[in-house]
Amino acid sequence: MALKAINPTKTKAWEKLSSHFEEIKDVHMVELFRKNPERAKEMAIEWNDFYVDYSKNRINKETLDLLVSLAEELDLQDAISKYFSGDTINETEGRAVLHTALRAGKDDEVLVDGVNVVPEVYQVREKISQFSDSVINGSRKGYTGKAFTHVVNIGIGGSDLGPAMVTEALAYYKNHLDVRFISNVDGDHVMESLKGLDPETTLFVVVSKTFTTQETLSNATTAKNWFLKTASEKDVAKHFVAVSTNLEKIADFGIHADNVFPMWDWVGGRFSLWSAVGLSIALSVGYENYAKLLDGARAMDQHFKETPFERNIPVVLSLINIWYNNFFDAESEAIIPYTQYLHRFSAYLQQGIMESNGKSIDRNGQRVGYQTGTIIWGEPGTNSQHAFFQLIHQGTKLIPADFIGFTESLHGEEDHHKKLMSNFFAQTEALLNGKVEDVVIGELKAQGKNEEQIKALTPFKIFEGNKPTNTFMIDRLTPQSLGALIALYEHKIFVQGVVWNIFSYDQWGVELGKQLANNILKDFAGETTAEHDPSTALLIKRFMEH
Ligand SMILES: O=P(O)(O)OC[C@H]1O[C@H](O)[C@H](O)[C@@H](O)[C@@H]1O
Repeated sequence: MALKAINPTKTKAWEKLSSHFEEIKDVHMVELFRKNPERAKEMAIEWNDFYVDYSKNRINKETLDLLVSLAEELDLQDAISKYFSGDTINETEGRAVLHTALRAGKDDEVLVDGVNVVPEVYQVREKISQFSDSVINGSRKGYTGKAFTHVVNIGIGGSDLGPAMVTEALAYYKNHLDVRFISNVDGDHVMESLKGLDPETTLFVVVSKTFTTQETLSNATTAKNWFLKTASEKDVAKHFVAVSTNLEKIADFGIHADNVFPMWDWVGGRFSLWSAVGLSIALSVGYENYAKLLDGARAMDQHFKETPFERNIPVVLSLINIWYNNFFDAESEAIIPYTQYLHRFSAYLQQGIMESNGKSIDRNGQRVGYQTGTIIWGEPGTNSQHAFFQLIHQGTKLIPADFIGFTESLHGEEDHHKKLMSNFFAQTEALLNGKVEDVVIGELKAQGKNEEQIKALTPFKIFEGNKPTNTFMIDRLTPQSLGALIALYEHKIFVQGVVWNIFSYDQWGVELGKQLANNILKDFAGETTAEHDPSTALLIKRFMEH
């Protein structure tokens, strides 16, 4: 059954939120904390090893109640049960959306067209386990009988970002294999990545859900040609494996059927790291850690499915963000992890969130009259503090930010960790409180500035504060906590798509550029078929004349 298609702005809750917004929009959070001494405790959710503080937001209890009633009026509960039970909620592509089935328990049942898919999922998991074990322990060998030392993942979009982000995030848990990622069709990227590799000890994992993606097929062909400079065609079977739904195309490429890891069309590319797309993760950190990643995600799935909305982390965070996006007109969200291990996390979420909710047609096929998907960006703290935090603190835009920190560091460098975390807390504190005029003047006086200097400098040194943040405090960066964190954002995407009445699981917006690029390739080959605008035509001409 389809998701209900209700315009959120026509609900009673939206109307109430609109008038509530007029009352609260200029209230400073400092005032909200002053009025309610229990606020910090009341606006926090403790779950497993997560503590999520959302008290530093421009909301009060009434805001949250109204946002929850918006979710209820839009029948979010019904949508959640359709999401988990395999309904065709990706309507424009006629598919179910079941990345959650990839991390289901062995005895769970998830039906797609009447067939329980969990046993198939576990068959593939078994294959991933055996394969990764044999590569890691060296029993599987390359064409000259040597164990593998390097793995090259060739994929793009969801077939790259998820595994690349997770292998970086779990670098602490990794084994001796050097795992690299080739994504861009840029030949310089390919050649740079192949540099220094030995074909005898390099394993290529070609990942493409469709196995039609230009970048991946070109890069895999280049890698194969590079390999064939020293090896022969029959050796390809030992060094190339593929992950895809398109078994026919894999065979055309010359990859042996035994080396194919299947996936399913009910797994969206940007949600696919839980499938065999995560093979490079299992190779990098071992199957056991890979399974723990999935366990962590499953735990978050249960929390999301079973917890009342007002205590439900993905629901609360989604709704608060809708509040900023649709009432405060905030356009972006910053994701700031305080661990270098998560340095690819916001890049990963850019695809997840922006490809999912960057839509302007609602589920009735009408243009929406309100804002949908946010712009996602971010870098790890403390680096980002020294780069773009100026704009968050004193710029003209409202930028809600998620701060993700860990109580323990992995290497146990206590002194570093205290410095890191002091920055973590200090930033959200500064964003909340700001710095008022009196304090600025006091500081300038203490520095010995004269009256005139104080007058001139004061406006520049004031911080308004009242900048919203969510603080995630997680015990430790483990495969489980990472799995839960990723699943949290996946569910946030889902909730927002439901509320905005859009289809979150297709991505038609990436097609046009692909089509035009193919036309331009024909121009390069002298088989011009397409007309170009004058600017593009001139640029192409200059390129071709070079
Ligand atoms: O895995 P593939 O079929 O090669 O697709 C790779 C990527 O390409 C597309 O352009 C989509 O927008 C992405 O969602 C997808 O992850």
